[in-house]
Amino acid sequence: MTIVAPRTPNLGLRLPSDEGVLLVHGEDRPGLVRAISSALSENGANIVSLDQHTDDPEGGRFFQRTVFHVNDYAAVRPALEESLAKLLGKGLGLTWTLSDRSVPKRVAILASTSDHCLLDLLWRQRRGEIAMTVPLVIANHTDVADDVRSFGIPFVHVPSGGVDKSAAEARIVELLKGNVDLVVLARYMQILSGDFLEQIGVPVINIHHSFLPAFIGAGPYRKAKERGVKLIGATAHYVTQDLDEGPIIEQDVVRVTHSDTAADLQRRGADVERAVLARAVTWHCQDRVMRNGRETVVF
Ligand SMILES: Nc1nc2c(c(=O)[nH]1)N[C@@H](CN(C=O)c1ccc(C(=O)N[C@@H](CCC(=O)O)C(=O)O)cc1)CN2
Repeated sequence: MTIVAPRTPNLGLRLPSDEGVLLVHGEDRPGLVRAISSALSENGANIVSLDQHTDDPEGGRFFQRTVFHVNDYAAVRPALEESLAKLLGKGLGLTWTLSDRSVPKRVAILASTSDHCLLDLLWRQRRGEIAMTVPLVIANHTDVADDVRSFGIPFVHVPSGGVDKSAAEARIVELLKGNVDLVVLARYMQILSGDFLEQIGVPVINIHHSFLPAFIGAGPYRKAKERGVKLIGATAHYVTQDLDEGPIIEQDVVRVTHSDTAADLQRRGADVERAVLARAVTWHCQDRVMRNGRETVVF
């Protein structure tokens, strides 16, 4: 008798139609909320939700996320963009981006040998929990190839190339440039060059397996055991040239005890890594995260 394992129920990604997200940031001053609201309403857009933050009421930086509904958004969008460019860009010197909530983000995932964070993201995507598509997975080892392909997702093996990583990075840029909106490092264990980050041209999110700023770099669970910590954690952050120093998006921790070995820490930490990375990627794909220097604003 053939037992067919039930597929993971696909909750179905429900992406709202005719809804957009407007992200605005810049030098704070009175009247910005009104100006943004006017620009939207003058183009027939109805505000669904609005979150705003100023990092210094006496003259800091202004951040706002506005979700709006407008009939036939695709047709209205060019005029709305022209209006926003005139008012927000030229007029007020603000930086803004407009997105369409019906269009999932294209997310490439890079991995090495660990599968827990990678497969967790693929599983959540298949269930419709994250507003993203995954056009391909790239890894510098082949351990995860079969699992990735079982999701119907292309897998490309790009060996790291040892000391000179430039050829490997060039291959990854060739595969990704212009084809993705976000790159996620799901325990990808290669340090990326500044040139790569510049060429790829989209945000890169990494999951570091420690509660940063503790234990930057390789082997954080070994370092944590040696230090005798009572908490271990995971940190999802945007990737910059400076290793594990990028703006933090999400973190979490779990208690450990003297009886936990380094292997126990790694096993228990894996659950935290998966949850933290999933939240960070979900929020980024919902356009909830804005960078403010070395930190992030998460609406
Ligand atoms: N430019 C950046 N690249 C990467 C970052 C980052 O923040 N900025 N995060 C790392 C992920 N990471 C920890 O989370 C990490 C990965 C790899 C290493 C490391 O020492 N790698 C060695 C090779 C190790 C191996 O081959 O197994 C190396 O690259 O020489 C430290 C930390 C991902 N990249």
